[in-house]
Amino acid sequence: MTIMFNKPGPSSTAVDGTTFRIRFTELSAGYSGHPALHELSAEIRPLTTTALVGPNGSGKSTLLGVLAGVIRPTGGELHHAGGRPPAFVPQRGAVGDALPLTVRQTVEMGRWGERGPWRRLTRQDRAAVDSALERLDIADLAARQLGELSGGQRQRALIAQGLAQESDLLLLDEPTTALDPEARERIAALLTELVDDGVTVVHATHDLDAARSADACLLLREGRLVDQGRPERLLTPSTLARIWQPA
Ligand SMILES: Nc1ncnc2c1ncn2[C@@H]1O[C@H](COP(=O)(O)OP(=O)(O)OP(=O)(O)O)[C@@H](O)[C@H]1O
Repeated sequence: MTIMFNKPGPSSTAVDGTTFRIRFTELSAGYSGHPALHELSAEIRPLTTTALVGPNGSGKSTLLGVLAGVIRPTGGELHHAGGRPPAFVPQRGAVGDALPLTVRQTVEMGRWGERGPWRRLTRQDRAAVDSALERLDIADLAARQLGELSGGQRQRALIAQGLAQESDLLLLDEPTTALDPEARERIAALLTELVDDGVTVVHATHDLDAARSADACLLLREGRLVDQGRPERLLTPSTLARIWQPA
């Protein structure tokens, strides 16, 4: 198994000639000897949105975890071309409900990678936090305790924490789950805007509208990559029926 990170640099195809932000070849991963991903090969192009689509248990979260570097592959190759360490927004978030954290403090944790948990935030850190709060439309919730928010508000706080990291690679696990239709549309639009800002976005989703607005989809079933390409080609009723039908 090989994991490679090129030295940091711009991830745009036009600038450095790289045609991928992430490339993986025959990538396998699992939990305590139980395989969850079987020899997946694909490329994530820079400055695109990619949706990971598949039924429950098909391996979407595991693949995101491997791409984020929090799950170690058991085989294959994973290559990150340039860029900063990825910002990863997992499904439930690393922040427990019981912790007495405000929304702002939660988003500020996104700056710990730059600053460490104990150093004072700089003006630049605070600007990144303010911008993330505003982009997720939760600036008015900044002083509220995370534990007293609705599921959708909390989810937006965790996405804001990911944005505050200002990475060029954002990995999101079901970012639109628990959101109402208006918030869902807003997040889908935000993901597209982020690409214009120089970010490559990969998100796992059950929201087919969000998947349809992605540039590319990876279709997973039972830990295998069954197809990949443009959503309009992949997300047809017959393909979706094939993916979701019982084995
Ligand atoms: N922490 C874990 N320990 C053991 N097995 C796990 C763990 N997390 C996931 N799995 C198993 O790995 C497989 C892939 O799970 P994964 O969570 O990646 O799927 P998913 O496509 O993200 O599912 P969902 O849509 O329900 O979130 C499943 O068989 C699951 O039971």
